[in-house]
This record gives sequence, C-alpha cells and structure tokens, in this order.
Amino acid sequence: MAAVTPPMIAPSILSADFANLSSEVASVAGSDWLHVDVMDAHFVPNLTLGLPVVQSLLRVTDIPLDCHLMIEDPGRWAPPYAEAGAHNVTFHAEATDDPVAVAKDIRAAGARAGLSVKPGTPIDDYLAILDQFDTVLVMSVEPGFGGQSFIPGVLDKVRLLRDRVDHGELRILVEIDGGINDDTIEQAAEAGVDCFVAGSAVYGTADPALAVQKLRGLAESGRDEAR
Ligand SMILES: O=C(CO)[C@@H](O)[C@H](O)COP(=O)(O)O
Repeated sequence: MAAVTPPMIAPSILSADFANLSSEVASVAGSDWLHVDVMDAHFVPNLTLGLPVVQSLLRVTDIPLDCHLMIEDPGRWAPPYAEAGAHNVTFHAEATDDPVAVAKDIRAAGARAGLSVKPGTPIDDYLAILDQFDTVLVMSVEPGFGGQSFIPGVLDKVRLLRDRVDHGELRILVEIDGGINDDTIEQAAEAGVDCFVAGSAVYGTADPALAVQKLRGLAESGRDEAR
C-alpha cells in the first residue's frame, strides 16, 4: 500500500555549505522539513554541529527543523533541541536503554519525538513502543556521512511499518535517510515512505529548489506504482 499524505522532502544540511548556511537554507524554500544532522564523533565517526547552530537556523527559516541526533546519551542532550523550537527531535534506538523516557521528555519539551534505527537494527524490537513516537527514521546508509549508496534491504522495515500504519495499528510518520536520489526515491516511495531525507541529491545540484521539486515528483510516481 502507499502512504496517503503527499510525499515530504527534507533536504539534509550535511551536504550544504556550512560557511553559508543561511543562504543554503533559503535555497530550499518550499521543502517540507529541513533535516539537521547532529553528530558527536562518538556515536558516529563524524562531528558536525549542535544546539547553537540549531538556534541560529531557527532565526533564519520558517521551514520546520527535523533534528536527527546521531549522538550518545540522547536523554541528556535531546530535550534542549525541543525547547529551542525544533519541530522533530529524532534520536537513535541504539544510543539509549530507555527510548520511551527520552521520547516523553522531547514531547514534554514541545517537539515531536522520532526514533531512528541503523540499517542493521531490526524494527521488530521497537514496534511495541512506537506509539510513544511521532516519526520513525529508517536509516538507509550507516549514519555518519553523506554521499553513501542506498541500502535497499532496509525497505523491508518500511513495508512492515507502512502495513501497520495502513491497518491502523500505528500512527507514525515513516521517514528514510541515506542515499535518496533520483534513482532510489521511487522504490522507497513504493515501499511506503512518507518523508524522504536527501542531502547530496539536493545540495549537490546547481538548483536545490528544483531538485526538491523533482524528487517530490518522482516520489509521487513511486506512490502511483504502489497503488
Ligand atoms: O544522516 C545522514 C548520514 O548520517 C544523512 O542525512 C545523510 O547526510 C544524507 O545524505 P545523502 O545520502 O542524501 O547524501
């Protein structure tokens, strides 16, 4: 089955020019969310940005911020992103023993809570707690770097989640992240993704806004195939 809401595109600023973030964000006006990759050089082998940059971004854009925390100890660090005004605060299932407590704190601080799973992490282990979340972010590359190749095997997780949502057993938005581009987005849409994160496929082009539009159109086509 296909998702019923229009496909959402969330450009990942990991592939943007960090020296010109304000104009890079403006260049994707019309995107549904802006995906903000927070990496701590511990949970993943890369270091990007943190709360001060998110606070600055919130001052220059109306696009809802989709903060993806690839960090250790999200129970300590996640709620301030919600307090700052992030729309979604997503953390990794692998980074905490108590994901429900972290989700409750994020929601209490005013944001939507997201749970992310690495490609090798089964979603079955978390189905029973997904009612505590608003989004589930299925990683289709190993988290840490942009520009990697899409791992199609993760679409089994998307199909399982889509099925649960379509049968009313779950109310959650299904998001995918990693290797999403013109060649891969249709198969992800066909599997049932609601929201598509794309970094290099947006910021690696001469016209990021056009790239977003094109990705949205291709996601629509993938949906049509699934119907
Ligand atoms: O979180 C991550 C990587 O850890 C992603 O957001 C990537 O940054 C997406 O980049 P592309 O694969 O689309 O280039």
